[in-house]
Amino acid sequence: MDKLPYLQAVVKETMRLRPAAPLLLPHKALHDVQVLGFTVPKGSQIFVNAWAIGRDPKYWEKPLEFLPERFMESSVDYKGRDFEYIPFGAGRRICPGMPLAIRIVNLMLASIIQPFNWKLPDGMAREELDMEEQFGVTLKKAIPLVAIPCMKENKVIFYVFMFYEFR
Ligand code: HEM
Repeated sequence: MDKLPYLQAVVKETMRLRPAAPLLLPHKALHDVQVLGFTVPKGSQIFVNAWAIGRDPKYWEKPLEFLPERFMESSVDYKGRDFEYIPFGAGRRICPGMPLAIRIVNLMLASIIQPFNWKLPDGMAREELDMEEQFGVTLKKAIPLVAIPCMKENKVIFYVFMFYEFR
């Protein structure tokens, strides 16, 4: 399998299941508007639940499973045209940092998985990881991940991280 498209698909799938801003940012209706038969009065504060949209079984097969392959076989993208997948929002207020953010995330992920094999502490199995989420303006892992980097053979690494802690 080609590594770069797969890495990009991993990032997309992560943002589907764990969007950084689960309710995007608060929006406000500028005038009365009809949405799916409901009237949203002028001045209402609107929260768009991107977290729930990304797990909606109407749009996603096996919605709760982490399956990066789904993005390798589909044209669905985060650029605000596919409303079932809006980790950066959509429309006029879409995240202006998106082009930078996506490059940074891909680069960061590649630079930690390329030189290291990662393992969980004390022989913990992947299935034992507690993936509970802590909701807020941004989404966090309720229990920080502790993962131990092991150097891959034949790699010259000038820096050694004893362990990473991700939230
Ligand atoms: C993976 C990283 C990022 C994610 C997932 C993300 C996601 C979002 C989301 C969901 C919104 C709200 C969109 C809406 O309510 O419709 C937003 C807004 C915004 N983001 Fe990002 N963002 C990221 C990185 C960045 C970066 C790197 C920058 C700046 C360099 C940035 C700047 C902004 C700004 C200024 C807004 C407010 C836009 C407005 O309200 O008009 N973001 N972002």
